[in-house]
Amino acid sequence: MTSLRSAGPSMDAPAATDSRSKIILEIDQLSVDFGKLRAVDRVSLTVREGDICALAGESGCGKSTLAYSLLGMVPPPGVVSFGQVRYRGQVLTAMSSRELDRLRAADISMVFQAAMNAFNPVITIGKQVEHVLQAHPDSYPNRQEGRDYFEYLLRLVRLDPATVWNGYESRLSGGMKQRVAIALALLLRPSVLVLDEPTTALDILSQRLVIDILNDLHAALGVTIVFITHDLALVAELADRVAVMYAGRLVETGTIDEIFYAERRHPYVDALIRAVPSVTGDMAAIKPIPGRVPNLAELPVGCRFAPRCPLVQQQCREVDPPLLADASGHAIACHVVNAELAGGGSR
Ligand SMILES: Nc1ncnc2c1ncn2[C@@H]1O[C@H](COP(=O)(O)OP(=O)(O)OP(=O)(O)O)[C@@H](O)[C@H]1O
Repeated sequence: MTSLRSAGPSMDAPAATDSRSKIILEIDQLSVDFGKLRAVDRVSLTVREGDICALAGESGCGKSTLAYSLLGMVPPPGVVSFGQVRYRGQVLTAMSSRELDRLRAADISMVFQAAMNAFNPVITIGKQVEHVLQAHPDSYPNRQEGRDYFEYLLRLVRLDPATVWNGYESRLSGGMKQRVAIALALLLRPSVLVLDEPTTALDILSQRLVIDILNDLHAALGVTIVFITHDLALVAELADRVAVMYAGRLVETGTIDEIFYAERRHPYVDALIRAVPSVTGDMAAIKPIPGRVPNLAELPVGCRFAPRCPLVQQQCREVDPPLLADASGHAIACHVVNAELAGGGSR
């Protein structure tokens, strides 16, 4: 029998018994609304220093909106309607735009989904780096140290510094631009790097390279990485923790082992894993998830996954399931799975 408790912002093991690193980001009951549409609904999640954390789920489930809120950058007309995001204990959702600018320069940096289109085509990459250094004169004792650090980053992302520095973005392939964008995002030595779909627009070889590079950067710099993806194969390769979202809600969170190798998991997560060829390894075993993600403006009563769920029971169509965590912090929002676990099922 597994003892389950309500999963609050600190879903990890209690601090007194916890030898893991400090919490760096804390998302506490966060809701983000676009008019009447709630894109993120009371999501709580913690990220610890040095973690590689994946935010996973199908398109439209709220991953990007959640990631933007980590930088205080929810796009208008979106508003944080409830809850907080804290960075090292400071309430980021209450910061002024000046404080947020400072935070985004020095602490939390983001590589956007279309990062490879974000360069200015008429000036060299080196000039663009100079502009960043000029805009943040306090980041390095002198400009040369900033240039040297960028050169070091380019080597880490396996690019030739001289070619990149003097080149224009039109001379770089999509994969190279993505790697330059990652190096640029790390230029001011942030503690947290957020990446939106870091491999989506790339061919398979460039995807492999980006995964290896992110692992290298994590090892060399100790940077905390949060990345968004719909690709569970990428989650398995890169992350050590994962939070799976469905229709604006967090449905399961835990370590890779807890989610990929547990006997019981959320039926949506189970379906996502079965839908990915490189995770199952067997093309014949791939099962697309029937049905569609609900329209966030017309959500079903009860569990949002109920209309697509193979385990659905009457209770699921009436009551929204709470996210319940076991002692290690592995949390699931499913009436059926949690009743089994609480009643003696194993995890
Ligand atoms: N600027 C916006 N204005 C209005 N609605 C928005 C805006 N941005 C996002 N939304 C809505 O919020 C919901 C969540 O979108 P979001 O982009 O966060 O999901 P996602 O999981 O990241 O999807 P994708 O992988 O397709 O980007 C969607 O219903 C979307 O239509």
